[in-house]
Amino acid sequence: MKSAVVVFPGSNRERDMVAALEKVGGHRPAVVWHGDHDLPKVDLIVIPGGFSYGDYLRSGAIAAREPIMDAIRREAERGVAVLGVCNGFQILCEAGLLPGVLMRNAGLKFICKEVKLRVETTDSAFTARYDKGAVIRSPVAHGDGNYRADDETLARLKGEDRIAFRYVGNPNGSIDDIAGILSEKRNVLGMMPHPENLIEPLNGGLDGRPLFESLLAA
Ligand SMILES: NC(=O)CC[C@H](N)C(=O)O
Repeated sequence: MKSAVVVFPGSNRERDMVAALEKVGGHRPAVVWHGDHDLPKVDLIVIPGGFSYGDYLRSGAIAAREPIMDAIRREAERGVAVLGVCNGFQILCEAGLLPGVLMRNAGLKFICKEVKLRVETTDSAFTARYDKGAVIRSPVAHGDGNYRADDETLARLKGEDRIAFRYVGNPNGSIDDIAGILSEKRNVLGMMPHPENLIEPLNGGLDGRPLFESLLAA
C-alpha cells in the first residue's frame, strides 16, 4: 500500500500522519506539496489537519482551490482512497469531494480534548477492522467542527450508510452528531477527530489503529 500526505501552507499534523502511516504500514508515505499538479501513483491520499491559509475566508476554502486538488479529485474518481482528517475534512467539503460544510463550533470556542465516537459502518476501506457500533476514543482539536448539511443530503448520508462515525457526547453541535462521512463511492472519508494520534501505547491508546490497519489491508 503506497500512500501520500498532502501538505498546504498552515498544515500542522502532517508529521503525525506520516508517523502513523509508517508505523502501521511499514512504508514511508510520499509528502506532496500543495502547488504540485500531479501525485505519485499511490493507493491512499491523506490530507492532514492544520490551519491551511490560517483558516481565512472559511477553514479549508483556499486550500480547496489549489492545483493539487484537481489531481486528488481525479484519483478519487478512479477509486483511490482519500482520507481527510480535521482540516483535511474541511478541505474535502470545500472542494466538493464530500457534501456539507464545517461551521464554527456551537459554543464558538476552540475544542481540544478527547471524545468518544461510535463506529456507524464497517462497510468501507477505512472502518472494516472495527466492530460495528463499537465506541472508541479519539482526540479532537478544532474551532470549526460543526458539520452541517441540508435535509436532503442528510437523508442520503443516512439512507446510503455513509455516516462513518458519530460523537457519543457531541462537542461541537454537529448535525445528527456526525463526526465523519463517506463519499458516494465510499472511497473518500472525512472526519474531524484525529485517529493518527492514538496508534501506539505511548499515545495513551490504540483506538485509531484499526482505521490504518483497515486501509493498509485493503
Ligand atoms: N486540527 C485541525 O486540523 C484544526 C482544523 C481547523 N483549522 C479548525 O480549527 O477548525
